Amino acid sequence: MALDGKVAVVTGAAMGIGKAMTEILLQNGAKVALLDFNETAGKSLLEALKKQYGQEKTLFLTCDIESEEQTKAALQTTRETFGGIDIMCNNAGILNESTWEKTVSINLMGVIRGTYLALEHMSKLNGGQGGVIINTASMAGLGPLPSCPVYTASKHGVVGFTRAIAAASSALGYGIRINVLCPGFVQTDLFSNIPARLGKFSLLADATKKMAEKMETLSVSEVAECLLELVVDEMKNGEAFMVLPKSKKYMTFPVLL
Ligand SMILES: NC(=O)C1=CN([C@@H]2O[C@H](COP(=O)(O)OP(=O)(O)OC[C@H]3O[C@@H](n4cnc5c(N)ncnc54)[C@H](O)[C@@H]3O)[C@@H](O)[C@H]2O)C=CC1
Ligand SMILES: CCCCC/C=C\C=C\C(=O)C/C=C\C/C=C\CCCC(=O)O
Repeated sequence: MALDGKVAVVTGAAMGIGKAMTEILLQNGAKVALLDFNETAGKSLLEALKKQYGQEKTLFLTCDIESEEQTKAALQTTRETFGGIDIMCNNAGILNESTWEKTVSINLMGVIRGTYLALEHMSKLNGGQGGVIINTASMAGLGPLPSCPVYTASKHGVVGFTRAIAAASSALGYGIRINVLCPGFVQTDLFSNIPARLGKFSLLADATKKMAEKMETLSVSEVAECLLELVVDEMKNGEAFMVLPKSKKYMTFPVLL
């Protein structure tokens, strides 16, 4: 898919990986609606992006993806402003093993909500133009991160949901490719200040830190490059793309049928 003139939505766009996704989409000619519940960071980023890419290329919408009403309204406003939605990046996520229900609600339910609401605008069965949806999981969606069992569960959920909805999209003719990104450790706020968010698993913080040192960390722009690959490559549907500092790999899974 060529990005010039296409319309993208990025959740969790104000900081970290979402910010880098927003930037790479803009650099390649897309218009981007930035959704985030951090209004201060979102508006400040919007101001900078408007200076760099022009007034008409971006939009910031305060949106908590836990809220069906806010997410629905944000996608509607994006469509009314830019004329449609071609690319949906369900990226917002948290890591907090103490408030574990919220971790599931944002990381898994938020991705499902964002996908279903985007399909209403994008699916060819609803008169949409088709397009591509990219969900952000983690390498913890492919294997266990012992200090973060609920985060791990939420990310395994994102991988499973994405692969199944991608197969459904293909079988039902939605005209939408749906893929999932699975990065290792990335230098962002989520990665820093972690021990306080591990709850009863804080004793495993040192072991996790050692794991991160051994695996080495990614920059946000390395992850954004992989997002771009999944967006532009028309052959990619239902893929789980593992991203590590020295290797990238499309995962293979057991064939069940
Ligand atoms: N940093 C890392 O090591 C890795 C992160 N990931 C995933 O990447 C995604 C982005 O994470 P980072 O950029 O690292 O985190 P971050 O904390 O730097 O940025 C997350 C952004 O999402 C927003 N956000 C959080 N909850 C939200 C909600 N309910 N509604 C709207 N916006 C919300 C925050 O305000 C923030 O702007 C997450 O899904 C995370 O699980 C995956 C692998 C590794
Ligand atoms: C296959 C094994 C799973 C490996 C998971 C790898 C990376 C996942 C990263 C994330 O999704 C989230 C980022 C941080 C994890 C949590 C703790 C890091 C603690 C670092 C520290 O204490 O300094």
